[in-house]
This record gives sequence, C-alpha cells and structure tokens, in this order.
Amino acid sequence: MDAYDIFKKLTKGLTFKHRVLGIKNNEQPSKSLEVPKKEEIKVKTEEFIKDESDCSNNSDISESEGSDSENADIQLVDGVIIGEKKRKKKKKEKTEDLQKKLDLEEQNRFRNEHGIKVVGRHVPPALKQFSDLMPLYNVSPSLVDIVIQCGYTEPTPVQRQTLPCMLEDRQILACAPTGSGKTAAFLLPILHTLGAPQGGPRVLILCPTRELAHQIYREALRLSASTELRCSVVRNLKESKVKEREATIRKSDIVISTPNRLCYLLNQDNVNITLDKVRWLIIDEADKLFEGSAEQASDFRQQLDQIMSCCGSKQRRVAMFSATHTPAVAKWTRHNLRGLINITVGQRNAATNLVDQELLFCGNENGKLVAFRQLVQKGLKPPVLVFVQSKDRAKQLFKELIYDGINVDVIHADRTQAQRDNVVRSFRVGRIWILICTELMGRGIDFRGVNLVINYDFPPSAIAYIHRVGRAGRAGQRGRAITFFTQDDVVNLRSIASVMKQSGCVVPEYMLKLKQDPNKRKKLMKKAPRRDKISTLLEKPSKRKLESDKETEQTEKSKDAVAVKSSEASKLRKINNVQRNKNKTNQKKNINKSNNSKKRKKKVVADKVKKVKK
Ligand SMILES: Nc1ncnc2c1ncn2[C@@H]1O[C@H](COP(=O)(O)OP(=O)(O)OP(=O)(O)O)[C@@H](O)[C@H]1O
Repeated sequence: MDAYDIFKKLTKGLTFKHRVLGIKNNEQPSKSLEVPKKEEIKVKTEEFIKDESDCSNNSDISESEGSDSENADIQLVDGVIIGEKKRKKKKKEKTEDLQKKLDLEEQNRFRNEHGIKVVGRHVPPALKQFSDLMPLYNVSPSLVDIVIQCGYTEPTPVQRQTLPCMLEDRQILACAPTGSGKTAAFLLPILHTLGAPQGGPRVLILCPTRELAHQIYREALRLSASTELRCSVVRNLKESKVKEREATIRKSDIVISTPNRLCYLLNQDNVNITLDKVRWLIIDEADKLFEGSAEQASDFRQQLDQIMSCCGSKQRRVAMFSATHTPAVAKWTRHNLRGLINITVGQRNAATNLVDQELLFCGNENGKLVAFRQLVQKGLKPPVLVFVQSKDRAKQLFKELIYDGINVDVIHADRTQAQRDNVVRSFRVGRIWILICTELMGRGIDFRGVNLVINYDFPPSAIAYIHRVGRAGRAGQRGRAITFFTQDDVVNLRSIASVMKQSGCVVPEYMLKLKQDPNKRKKLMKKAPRRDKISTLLEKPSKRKLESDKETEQTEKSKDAVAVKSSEASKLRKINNVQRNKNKTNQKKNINKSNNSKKRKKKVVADKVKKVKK
C-alpha cells in the first residue's frame, strides 16, 4: 500500500473545506471529493502537516490572526469540526488570561487608591466591602452584622488587604498607621477560622503590655459577641493563682498575653498547658518586642522560639502587626515565615497624617512648666495625654499640676495593677481630663477621641514619637500633638522634624539640616537624658516627711546637746588643763622657791658656821 492508498483510506467520507487542500475561501468547495492526482496529493499532504505544526507552535499568533487557525479545521460529514474544540479552549484560555490581567490591573488601581502596597506571591485581591466576606470567604452573616453594629461601615485599608490574606491562610507582616484598625484586621479572620468553640487555645495573641492585652481582649469580646468562643488574658501570676490561670487557658479558644507572662506560665513545673492546637500566632506591636539592646531583643526571641516550639501544629500560621517597621522584624519574618506577604499601608515609619504636629522650644525645664501652664490657661480640649520620660518625672509633674486644680491623674509602672486599671477606666469615661503617662502608654492604647498629645519630654526616637502622637487622630478623627524641646534635645530633633515633614506638617528648614551625632543618639536610645526636677513649688511637706523631719530634728537636738555637752566638757578640760599647767608651774615655782630658800638657808648656816670658826 503506497501513500496514495493510505490517504484514500484515511479521507474516505470526508469533505475538505476552505483552503485545507489549496481550495481558496471564495472557491466553491466540491460537494463530492474529487480525487486528485497522486503527485498533487503528496505535495498537498505535506503542506497540511506543515500548516498544522505552525498552528500548534504559535497558537497565540494564529488565534489572534484568525485565518491560519481556520486552516486546521477539518469538518466531518455530520458537521463536527476537528480542532475547533482545541481552538475554543485556547480562545477561552486567552480570554481568561486577558481577564486576569484586567483584574490584576483593577486590583492594583484599587490598592493604590487606598495606599496599600503588597509584596508576595499570589496575593489575594483587596476587600471592597465587609459584606463581600460572605460570598467570597463564606464568613457568617452574624459576624458581618456585628462588624457593622460596631460602626465599621467600611474596611480600613489595612483591613481590606489583611482580611483576604488571613482568610486564605497566608502568613503576613502588616505595617499600617496608628489607629487604622489593625486589631480588627486580625481578630475578624481568626474569629471566622475558629468557628465553634472547642477549648484548648487555638489562637495566641502576643503584645508588649498588659494594658494592650486587655484592650485586645475587650475588642475580641465585642467582635465575638455572636459566637460562643472563649477568650482570656493571662493576668497577674501570683503563685496561688497559677492553677486557676492554667484552667482558664485550657478552656479558652483565644489567649492574649505578654510573652513574659506566657513563658513564665509555660515554665512552671506544676502547669500543663498544651499549645499544639494553635492555628494562629498573632504578634501585635511586633517591632516593640524585637526592639532594644541585643540582650533584650534576644530575650524576646528566645521566648518566641519557646512559644513557637510549643505551637507544634503544622497548620500554625504567624501574622505580625505594627505601625512601624524595623529591619529586625523584616529579617526574622524573611527567615521564618514561608509564603509571606508584606502589606504596607501609606508611607513606612510615618506619623499619621490625621494629627497636626507642632514643636515648641521651651529653653529649659522651667520653661516647659511655664509653657504647659500657658496652654492650660489658653484652654485645653480634653482628653489630653502628656508623655514624660520616666516614672519619677511623671510623679513630679503630677505633684505640680494637682495643686493647679487641674483634673489630672498619672499612670506608671510603680502604680498597682488596680490603680492602673482604674486610671485607664476613668480616662476612658472622661472622669480624668489630663493623663500623665510614660512610654507604657505609648503603644497600641486606643483612647477614643484624644484631642491632644503633649510630649512634655522629648521622645527618645522617631519610632517612639510616631507611636506617641498616634494616640490622637484615631479611627479617622483628627488630633493635635505638641512636642516641647530644650537645648538638650537637639540631638534627636532632626529625625523627629523629618517625620513631621513626611506627614505634611510645617517644620523650619534649619531643623532638617541639623547635624546628628549617631553616638549621642544611640546613648539616648539606651538611657533618657538627665533633666532638672519638675518643680516650681515650695514643697508642702507630707505627713511622713513631717514625721521624719521631727525625727531628724530630735536627733539634731540630741546631737546638739551632745555637742554642747562635749564642748562644755572640752572647755572644762581646757580650764582644767590650764589649771593643771598653772599648778604645775606654781609647783615648780614653789619647788624652785623652796630650793632657793633652802639654798639661801644653807648659805646662811654656812656663813654662821664660818663666823663661829673665826
Ligand atoms: N473599619 C473601621 N471603621 C471605623 N472604625 C474602626 C474600624 N476598624 C477599627 N476601628 C476603630 O479604630 C480605632 C483604632 O483601632 P486599633 O486600636 O485597632 O488601631 P491600631 O491600628 O491597632 O493602632 P495602633 O497602631 O496605635 O495600635 C478603634 O477605636 C477601632 O474601634
């Protein structure tokens, strides 16, 4: 059988259309197959094979041009066209690709509109509405309702991107301005993921302070109101309470803690807490936990290592959040989190643009107090937060202002837990108008409607500044921040002026050109500068001081008495000595006198004896 016979057999019953065998479009296709001559068929078969291979190699080009692909069509007698299926599939793929590209462009445009930047593979599209969570991620309507009831009408930028990522089980490092709703951004996806309560922690949330842990707890309670999920904070760990805490944690679905407290609890011999069900480990204010000297940071890393090793589940995911970004966190996430997505909202390490920021030169410490009193006289709109660099200075400023009749209170690490809770509560409800605080309150704390932040003491770094001023201007509301500075603060002035400029505030040009001494700045980061005591009052002595003064007075008196006595004694001693010396000289004189008289007597006797002899 030669090629002609094979061709005949293969094409039996087929009708060739268009130009497959050299028939042009405008030519009438033959109704019945006219068998061409042997040589003609050989050449035309080769052409057909060539056409087909061309078609498969350049599918995109042939499809877009149209006519070439049509060359590959072979219509069976009953109307089925061989190759059309493939072409349709390719066309579908092509339109899908095009749609994907358009979608991607649209997503990027949407992200740009909201200042969202993402880095990572296959990043899910940003969320447009909270209600989209139901069809896209099967989030329960009751959870979405709660969100709306909280007054969250539309997602904030960080929520738009974080929610889809976490709902698709992706590990993230999210950096978004202060007060932009990061708490809800991680709570909502975990509440959805947890579903029904099971007991045994499945979500761990770590944050740097106890106050912040309580705040997250309150927000978690609010958002989980429609669920049966249990949430707890690792509280004060008195020895007597350890077992109680253990039991609470075992029953909880969500556990919130500072890393210290959690590790302390995990290291107790008589405590048995298993974290192997943990699905999500959330680290809030991540850069704060990684901050500080090498030892401090490594302390946290060791704790983190311990906690992560206890969370043995293969499905465990990590999500980190902060308003500021540091290389230490970025490095750690790069090395430890697979498939990471970096989400940044707005400019990195910039203060929120909702706060109008000012710098005020006060000359010296006294100048600061004068400036503060002038601000009060002009009229402050409470609530106001005042930051100082240490608890001692917080106490000093409180003492000053309390006599001015201002509705003021103070919070620092020396106050008891109950006092701290009480102060926070009073400030939240408006019983306290001005709250003096230390760096303790600098991060994460959300006091709604803080109108003014006063940096009474200059912040130790630009990062601390960003977080402090971020206590105002939250959840879309505007605020104001005033930063006092003296000659001693010039070291850090440029970096803070730059942050202010970046967020659109006016700063004098010379400040941006100041020379910076990196050694001095490092020193300041480690230790706050020495400042004169905050005081213009003649100190009103306290009862305790009065008592101690009395005591010292008495001891002084007795000392005086002793001193008097001793001086009298010394006088007496002196008199005695003088007397004794006098006596001695008298005695000597007397002795001399008697000796002389004896001598004289002897001479008289000798003279008499001489006379008698004569
Ligand atoms: N979608 C939303 N719409 C309106 N308000 C919101 C929304 N999400 C959160 N909030 C509110 O915004 C405020 C700030 O939220 P949150 O404390 O989570 O900010 P944050 O980004 O964690 O700030 P920080 O960096 O200072 O810790 C809260 O009072 C919260 O109730």
